Amino acid sequence: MDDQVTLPAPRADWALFLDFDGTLVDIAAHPDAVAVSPELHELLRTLTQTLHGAVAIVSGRSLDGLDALLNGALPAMAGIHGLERRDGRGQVYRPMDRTESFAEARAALSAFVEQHPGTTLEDKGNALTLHYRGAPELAGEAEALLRTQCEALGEEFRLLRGKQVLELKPAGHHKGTVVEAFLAEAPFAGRTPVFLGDDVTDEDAFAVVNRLGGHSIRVGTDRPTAARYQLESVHAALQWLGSLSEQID
Ligand SMILES: O=P(O)(O)OC[C@H]1O[C@H](O[C@H]2O[C@H](CO)[C@@H](O)[C@H](O)[C@H]2O)[C@H](O)[C@@H](O)[C@@H]1O
Repeated sequence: MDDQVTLPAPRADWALFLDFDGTLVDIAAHPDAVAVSPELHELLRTLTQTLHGAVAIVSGRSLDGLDALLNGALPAMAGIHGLERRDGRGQVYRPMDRTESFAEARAALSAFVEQHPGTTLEDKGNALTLHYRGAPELAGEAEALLRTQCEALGEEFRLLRGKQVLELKPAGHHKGTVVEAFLAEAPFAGRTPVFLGDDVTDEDAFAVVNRLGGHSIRVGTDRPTAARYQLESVHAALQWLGSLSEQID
């Protein structure tokens, strides 16, 4: 992994894919507590202009959750770790609604959260997310619960781990598959993919971008990664992104 000094020289033919939490905004105590500044909205608009629309957010949050935070600043976005996607023209792609499949897991997780202060359930409909940032000592118990629920759901579902968070979602889509879906169509097709992310679920996208000859950039330096470059922090990522348009013009 190279360091920040040797980040790739920005080019007008890039397709830029950006993770959200831990990449564009600092991690906060609660999902609703992240600070999204007007400057971030402006940055996303400027990058989208510079790269002729080839900018997408690729997040674990839902599309609705992202829109609420970003005021629709970007048309192209992927939510729930690649499960749902909105393309550059605003067309939304969602797989079959599995909300009902989660009924039992939803009840079990709700009961857990009620009994364990400091934990939160984020219900995304097609995925269930259990946060334990407010009670990190419950990591083991939470993991055991989610494992049991995932086994009960069967092979069509997966358990994902993130930053003090565990998530149940349908299998078959991840951040790598959704980057490939964007790259198959305008305005992303034919461009060099560049992915910025911080979390374990971003590793799927790093692997795809590396295979396609693009640039993978990890935000954070605290664990091994397949990313070829690194930026130290959200602050460093925002500074670098802020300099791209000037460097490309
Ligand atoms: O793929 P991302 O955009 O990085 O989304 C991953 C998860 O991010 C959110 O949870 C994380 O950020 C929260 C706010 O800073 C923090 O409280 C939590 O501990 C982190 O795990 C989001 O709430 C999840 O839905 C996303 O899957």
